Amino acid sequence: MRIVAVRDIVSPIRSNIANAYIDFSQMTASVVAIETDLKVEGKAVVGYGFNSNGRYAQHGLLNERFIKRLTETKPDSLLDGEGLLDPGKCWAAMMANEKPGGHGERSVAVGVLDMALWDAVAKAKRVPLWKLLADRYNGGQYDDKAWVYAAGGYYYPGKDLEALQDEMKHYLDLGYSCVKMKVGGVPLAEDLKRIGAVLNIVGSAERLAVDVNGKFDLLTAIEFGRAIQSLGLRWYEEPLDPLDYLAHAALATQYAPPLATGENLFSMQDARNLIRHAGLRADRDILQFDPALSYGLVEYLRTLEMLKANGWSPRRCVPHGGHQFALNIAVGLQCGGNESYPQVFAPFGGFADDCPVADGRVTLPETPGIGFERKADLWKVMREIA
Ligand SMILES: O=C([O-])CC(=O)C(=O)O
Ligand SMILES: [Mg+2]
Repeated sequence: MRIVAVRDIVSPIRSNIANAYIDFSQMTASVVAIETDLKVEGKAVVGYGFNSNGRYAQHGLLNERFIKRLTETKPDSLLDGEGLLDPGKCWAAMMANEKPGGHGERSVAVGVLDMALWDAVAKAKRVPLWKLLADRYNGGQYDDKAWVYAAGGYYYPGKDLEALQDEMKHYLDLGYSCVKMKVGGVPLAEDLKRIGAVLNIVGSAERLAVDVNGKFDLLTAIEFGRAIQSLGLRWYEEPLDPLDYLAHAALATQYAPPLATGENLFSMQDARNLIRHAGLRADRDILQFDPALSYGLVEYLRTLEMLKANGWSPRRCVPHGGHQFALNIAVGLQCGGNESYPQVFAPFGGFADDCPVADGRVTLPETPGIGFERKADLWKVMREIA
């Protein structure tokens, strides 16, 4: 199995939504296709990948460094014992001459390629990625379904409480039982009204999480935490700057219910610092490292190992990004579930068209690879690259 070409495009995912920290008016994503010479049922195997929202397309880094290294490395040295591409060896080739630390956005570029490599390898083995992962790394064990929640509740111009409630009703109608909304972008009193309006729709506070996107300083995070503490919300997400571990540790002494964070930590080492220094609690807090943004699954496997060594179960992990890659990982490695974006970040958010959500859970298709071919809007974009 050899790589014959790697192509990338920059795909716009702009919209008029905003969280407390950024708007998405200029958002883009990289999409890549890795073409190989291996034929399955007469057709060349092609693996696809993309980066999730929140970080921009990585055309420059991909072409100047990572695609170049991948395609200029001796092809045989990238293979496993079966003669298939070995994502671990590809990872090492891509990361040659990269210093440790300062992960920046190269982790996004590598993550996009890593996703495509895993898609290609699973297709070469003619199995869905979740099954490949269960067999290789999880003693053959996998979950039949993944718990998923609908992330939305963004701010956008003219959106009133009724529009927010309609959005949440729509998620419940789609089969979700838990939703997430943005907070921290308006004064506390206004956010409390928004939270109350959504609670009226979802019924129980356990079915609602709130996301600050790293906007608060410690005192504001504590004040907001005091205001929501007694509600019993599912989790309080990214209240603080993602790299300020000491502030998290301080907040954890003041806010007892579940905290969630990690979507902006892009390496095993950053995740380890969070576990070591942020005072998070392995019995309740949620870790949201997104494999598509953080050097891919090769690195995510290292992160899961690190978590186990520190007494954290993979069940505490619910990745950011709402993509099929993390959904396969959640099922095949038995994590806690996955995010979903039923209404934003199309066509990259959402899962296979013929696997609807029911009771807040989703099954995965048996299609070889990650399953992009079963999601029509996304497949339309990918098909045109290779
Ligand atoms: O609004 C964003 O940047 C996305 C986000 O935080 C999430 O999905 O948790
Ligand atoms: Mg978030």
